[in-house]
Amino acid sequence: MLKPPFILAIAGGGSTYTPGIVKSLMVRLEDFPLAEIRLYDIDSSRQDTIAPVVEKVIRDHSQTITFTTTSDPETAFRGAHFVFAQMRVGQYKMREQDEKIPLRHGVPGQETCGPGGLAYGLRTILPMVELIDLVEHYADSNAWIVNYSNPAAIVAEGVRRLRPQARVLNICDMPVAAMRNMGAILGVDRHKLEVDYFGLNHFGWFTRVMVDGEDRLPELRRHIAKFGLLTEDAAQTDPQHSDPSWVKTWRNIQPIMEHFPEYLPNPYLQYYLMPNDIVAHQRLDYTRANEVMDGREKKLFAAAEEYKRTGILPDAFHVGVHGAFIVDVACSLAFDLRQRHLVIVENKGAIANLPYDAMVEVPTYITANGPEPVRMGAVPLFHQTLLMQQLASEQLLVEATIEGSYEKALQAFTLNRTVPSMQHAKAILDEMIAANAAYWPELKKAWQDGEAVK
Ligand SMILES: NC(=O)c1ccc[n+]([C@@H]2O[C@H](COP(=O)([O-])OP(=O)(O)OC[C@H]3O[C@@H](n4cnc5c(N)ncnc54)[C@H](O)[C@@H]3O)[C@@H](O)[C@H]2O)c1
Ligand SMILES: O=P(O)(O)OC[C@H]1O[C@H](O[C@H]2[C@H](O)[C@@H](O)[C@@H](O)O[C@@H]2CO)[C@H](O)[C@@H](O)[C@@H]1O
Ligand SMILES: [Mn+2]
Repeated sequence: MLKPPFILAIAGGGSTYTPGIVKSLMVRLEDFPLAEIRLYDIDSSRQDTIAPVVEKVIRDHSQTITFTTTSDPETAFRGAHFVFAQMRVGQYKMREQDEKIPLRHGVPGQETCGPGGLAYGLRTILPMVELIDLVEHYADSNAWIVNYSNPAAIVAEGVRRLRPQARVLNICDMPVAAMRNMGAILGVDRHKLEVDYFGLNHFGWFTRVMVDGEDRLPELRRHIAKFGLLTEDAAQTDPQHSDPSWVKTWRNIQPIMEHFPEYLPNPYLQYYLMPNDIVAHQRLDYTRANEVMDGREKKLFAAAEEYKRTGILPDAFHVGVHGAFIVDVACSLAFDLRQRHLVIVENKGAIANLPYDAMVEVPTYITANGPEPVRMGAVPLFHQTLLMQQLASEQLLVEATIEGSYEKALQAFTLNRTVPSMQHAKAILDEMIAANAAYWPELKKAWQDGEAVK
């Protein structure tokens, strides 16, 4: 087992989430003792802008933790016990392209869903593998990488194919954010909820919401029928979620459950089940990337500037379930706590009628050796079919990345439920190839004019 106090490296140190995660670590130092925090980023100027804020958060709680910022992998990972990964390959400028290119073709523009998610996957799989290799080379041989880097479903599948033995745990804060909202609606602390859930990342359903042995899903259904998965004070629980796009996302649980009331969907199913409505409400000139750059990012940079000028750190970053969840997961890995958390894991029969090796999102018990999935049984035909189509789209995207195959990328885009036709898929893919020239592996055509390319 890994011995505390731990050396933790954060890859994507310049992320807007870094101060919030570090704050979560600081309030949990007794549970997760730390000797060092190292920020690692390929964009040292972005990381250096944020670093003084992070250092201040640390120093408000500890004078002994060593703090380092670096773009050198050896300095970052030498002897590390944990690496939290939160890289955005291509940064917000490429997120903007991921959202705007599909939207120009009448297809939802989103960070991790639809063509945007596939494009982000093509950018991220190989850098993620590179990170794994660096960590394996320099870090403690039992080190864990806990990965938030999106698109988590595709990254998880890429890692399973390319580095099957790696100690990487892929996680997403969306289920726990949904549970926070459920708890607020039910008047119960989210930690008191025990949920059953099946699916892929950003593509799944809650089937039971247990509190003290009672399933409270019927009560949630009644609330959702009026308000969606949102309380009136949601903006206070998570300021980010007062942004119009997030309010709409949580409210859209209502129409989905109006049609399919049995299970409570992951909010991102809105992009697959009601793409026309999404497109009608998205703006070509101002997508979520713009909202984030003008909101979360701007606020953090302004706070860093003010701190530099005045020595006073404004309350400018969000400490919510995002930071709390990654620390919970790390504690369970570090001390073999066997806590029950929803994470992304190889299926191994947990969802009986999905492939054994699919990377699914289900409840797991997190041990020092990784997550043990809980059996969710067989899922209904409707959900199984939706899942199989999405899984195929994501798996083909991974194969396209590994093989450099244009045809497989086109198949991945065509199979995605957000994309209405092969012509849409091709037009979007071709524009994305041009936009991602600096990031994607080269995609070669095996066939041209009906003939195999020699
Ligand atoms: N899994 C989840 O549920 C979840 C939740 C929230 C955010 N995220 C993800 O967390 C990441 C960070 O989000 P953000 O909005 O703060 O982005 P951000 O752009 O503010 O930060 C990401 C950082 O990653 C750095 N980076 C890019 N490529 C890198 C590489 N190869 N090695 C090291 N660093 C690299 C960038 O320079 C940037 O500083 C994104 O991938 C986002 O999608 C995931
Ligand atoms: O549009 P963004 O950058 O604000 O968010 C995209 C991410 O959305 C989800 O994470 C939410 C989470 O649900 C919420 O509770 C809070 O912690 O904020 C997060 C960021 O908004 C999703 O799970 C991520 O994968 C997305 O990257
Ligand atoms: Mn997520």
